[in-house]
Amino acid sequence: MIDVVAGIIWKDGRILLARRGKQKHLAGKWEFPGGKIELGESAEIALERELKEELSIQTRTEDFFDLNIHHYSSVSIKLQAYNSAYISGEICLSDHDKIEWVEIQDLLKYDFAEADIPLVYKLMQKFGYKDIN
Ligand SMILES: Nc1nc2c([nH]c(=O)n2[C@H]2C[C@H](O)[C@@H](COP(=O)(O)OP(=O)(O)OP(=O)(O)O)O2)c(=O)[nH]1
Repeated sequence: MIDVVAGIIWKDGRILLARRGKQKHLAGKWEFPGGKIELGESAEIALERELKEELSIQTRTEDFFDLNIHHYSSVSIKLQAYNSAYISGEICLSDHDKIEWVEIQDLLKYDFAEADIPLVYKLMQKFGYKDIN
């Protein structure tokens, strides 16, 4: 089981989604950016580090949102999602090939990594989009 942290990064009422690049596991799938937590590292610090490394942005990890354990055929992951505030920096892509700032009601238009789907539904429900299935 690998520990992964992902950021629900907010700016101006929209959330940052990123599409995994061609050489990555789950290439082409959309995700909340983040990465693997290193040994001895807190989830909060890991998230800020990964977002700086992968997107070149400074963020501040805020509250824990939810976690989901998911078993892919090749690996099992424990995905922890945190709300995160965008602070500064121009996004510069390295591991992803596309990003979008998305409104909550548009989240289901994106082909998410499977582990993210329960988190997406929970997020939509939290903001009042209750009639989704
Ligand atoms: N970052 C991130 N990874 C996710 C999400 N959903 C999901 O299934 N994953 C999976 C994909 C990968 O198998 C694993 C995280 O790997 P990663 O490739 O983002 O992490 P990393 O940058 O630390 O890894 P590496 O390529 O440097 O080895 O979790 C998500 O929303 N965000």
